Amino acid sequence: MTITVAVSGATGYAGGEVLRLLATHPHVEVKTVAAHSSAGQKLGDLAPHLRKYSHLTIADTTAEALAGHDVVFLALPHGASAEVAAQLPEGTLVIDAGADHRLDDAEAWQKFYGTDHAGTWPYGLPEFPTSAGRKQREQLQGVSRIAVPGCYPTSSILALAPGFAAGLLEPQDVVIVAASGTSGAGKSLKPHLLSAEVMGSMSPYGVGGAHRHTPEIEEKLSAAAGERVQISFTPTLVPMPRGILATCTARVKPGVTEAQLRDAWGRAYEGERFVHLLPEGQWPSTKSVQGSNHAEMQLAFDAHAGRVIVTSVIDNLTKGTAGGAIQSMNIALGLPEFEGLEQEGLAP
Ligand SMILES: NC(=O)C1=CN([C@@H]2O[C@H](COP(=O)(O)OP(=O)(O)OC[C@H]3O[C@@H](n4cnc5c(N)ncnc54)[C@H](OP(=O)(O)O)[C@@H]3O)[C@@H](O)[C@H]2O)C=CC1
Ligand SMILES: CC(=O)N[C@@H](CCC(=O)OP(=O)(O)O)C(=O)O
Repeated sequence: MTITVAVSGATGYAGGEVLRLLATHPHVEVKTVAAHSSAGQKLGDLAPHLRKYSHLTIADTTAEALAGHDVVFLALPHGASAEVAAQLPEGTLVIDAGADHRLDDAEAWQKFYGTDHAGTWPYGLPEFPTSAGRKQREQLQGVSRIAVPGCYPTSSILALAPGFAAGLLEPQDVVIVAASGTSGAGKSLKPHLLSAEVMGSMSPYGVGGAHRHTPEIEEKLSAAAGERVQISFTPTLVPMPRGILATCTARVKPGVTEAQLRDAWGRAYEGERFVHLLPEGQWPSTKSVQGSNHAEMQLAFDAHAGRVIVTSVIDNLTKGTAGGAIQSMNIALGLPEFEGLEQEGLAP
């Protein structure tokens, strides 16, 4: 079986990562790469590491250019994907790496993105424990539209959802502080991302509930908890190209023990190929998941503060975007989940 694919946003960080992973997918043939300002150039001139696709000429992103493929990946700036996606046939599997179709709540969309809400698609986070014993992958089988989560939400939701799904955590007073590598911001020039600003330094941004991933994390954790979860989320920038380390803490319900916590997380991810609770005493680091579709986490019970602390790591471009997108594609099409995703992380 050969699945024909178009990747739009192919010259960006997320689209480039989709192509890097698809190059090893046994059932995929990439027929079209598309973007915008770089249309007309050869992909190899802009992304020389993508040797398999270097001969492809970049098309402009139009419904015509993307039509006629089994699967279309959209890795475009926020707001750019909804219009083109709406023109693609129902029979095409469309996977949006951007935010346009992630949120259920149209008001929250309007508040954080400032435009009209384009609608909600199934959320591409297969291992998300939506409630005790259920996983989001059940919602992805056979679908034709998938919204890939943001990178901070991927690491934060995976870190906390087991405790909410098992009813062990208080829904208020959840605190998430996450550090991201700079590729999370995309390839376009931004003054706060000049190397002189970033190298050898670490700084927060989007502080005070202002970051647009706040409603995304709250919505999905609320779905797992079956009640409204409120979070305080602070992102920080660290001088590395890739990776997210999210430290997530929540108050535990009265009487909850450390053994119950370990058991809930252990059961949630038991048998998962890409999401791992590390053995007790091992703490995760971003390097070991770099370039891979794995998420790793560890938890501790701080009895003094009455809180669970979960630290999780992902590669923002792999599990946090392109890997999650391809894993979701595999599920939607009935392929083995791991195809194209067998890369291990790095060491040292
Ligand atoms: N970077 C990350 O870690 C993550 C990114 N995402 C999401 O993925 C999407 C892409 O992000 P990222 O790769 O970082 O961004 P980049 O800025 O690196 O790339 C953007 C891509 O979109 C193309 N593009 C820009 N404007 C338009 C337009 N109007 N119409 C069509 N194509 C356009 C660009 O093409 P050209 O250069 O030819 O103009 C380029 O290929 C975003 O929605 C982002 O939020 C999600 C999770 C993580
Ligand atoms: C370091 C950095 O700037 N990260 C990005 C998040 C990247 C991501 O997940 O993207 P989307 O939700 O935009 O798809 C940010 O904070 O805006």
